[in-house]
Amino acid sequence: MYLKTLHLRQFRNYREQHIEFSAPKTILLGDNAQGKSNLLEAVELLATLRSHRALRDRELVLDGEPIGQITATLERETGTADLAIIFRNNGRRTVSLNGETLRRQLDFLGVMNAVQFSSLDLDLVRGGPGERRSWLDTLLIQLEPVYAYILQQYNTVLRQRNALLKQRRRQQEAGEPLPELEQLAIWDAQLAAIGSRVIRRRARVLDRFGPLAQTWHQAISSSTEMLEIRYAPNVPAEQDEPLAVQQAFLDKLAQRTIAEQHQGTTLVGPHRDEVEFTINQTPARQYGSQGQQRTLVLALKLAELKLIESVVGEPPLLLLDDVLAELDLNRQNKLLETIQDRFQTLITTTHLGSFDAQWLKSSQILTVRSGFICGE
Ligand SMILES: Nc1ncnc2c1ncn2[C@@H]1O[C@H](COP(=O)(O)OP(=O)(O)OP(=O)(O)O)[C@@H](O)[C@H]1O
Repeated sequence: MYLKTLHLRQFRNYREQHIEFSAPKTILLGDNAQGKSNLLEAVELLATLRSHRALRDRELVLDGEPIGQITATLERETGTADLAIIFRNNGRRTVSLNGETLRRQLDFLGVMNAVQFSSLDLDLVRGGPGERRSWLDTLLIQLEPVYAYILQQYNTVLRQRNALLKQRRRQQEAGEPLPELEQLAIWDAQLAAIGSRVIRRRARVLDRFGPLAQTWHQAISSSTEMLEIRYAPNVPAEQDEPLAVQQAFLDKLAQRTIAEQHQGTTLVGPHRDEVEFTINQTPARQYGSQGQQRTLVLALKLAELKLIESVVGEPPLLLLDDVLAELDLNRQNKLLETIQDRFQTLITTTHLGSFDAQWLKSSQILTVRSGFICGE
């Protein structure tokens, strides 16, 4: 797939900017805090409706304005698609496809695919389990857009169940009589039903993803380092069978009833899952240097590209936010060999020094300065 044009209106620090992409590789050149990452974020939003940087839509809208907008034209093998997202300070979004407003955001997902790689991705190795869950969820949404809906449902039920547990704890502390457990049992059933869909999908995608990442990791590290990715669900999912996973979920909820009532929060479910990366059987977090951790993250990103390509049937875009210069030559070459001209790539950098001359020749170079972009 190929992103032909991108138009940003009152998005982040862009008031009004139109960009035409004229080569498979685009280098966005500029000093810090000029708007390079903001542009990649716009593309990430078009692909996933999620931003790995913004907590609220208010942050995405140009300061002082009520709404912001991203529009884009994407070429796919199946035809051209016009995409648009409107963000509002109050958090309400409108998405449209080919000029038609979509009732379900779900129908927007899956039109465009992108893999994002920034220095923040090192947190995949070094950070907490939440980082890895969020990474896995973003990947799943692109492979299977309905997952976005499942996840949203799960989070809604989780919030409601937590509110009920909190209320019970308050009543208990105040010495008030506690309502019957029936209401909680209804939430338990829903949590287990939806939660098991989350768990099974996460398990399945990691089954496919693991071997791909392992192969890439071996190729990049050119050594005997063996990467293993293990899904460690909070509710054990030994078999990919809906009822079995649901039952395991309910059993664990029953075991943790007292602890949950005591803490006033849900302790069981995929919101507590972990994805473990180990290299030669040692947790990657404890394994060696930043360089080795970068190799791991690069292997993950290459595996994401390949998995999305094989599932979707077209190469996704690759967004490289300030990472190329951080990779040594060997790793850079591995990445560039893979990308070639097949994966449209947007790269941000503060200087062109670290780029291969051949690369520069075949790339479109855009300069970013305070929310304005000009070609060179
Ligand atoms: N909602 C907003 N309204 C106006 N300006 C914004 C908004 N959000 C972010 N900015 C501005 O955007 C700039 C940051 O841009 P960006 O994160 O894209 O930097 P960058 O060019 O990628 O540089 P770096 O290399 O530091 O990441 C900052 O000047 C910030 O003040």
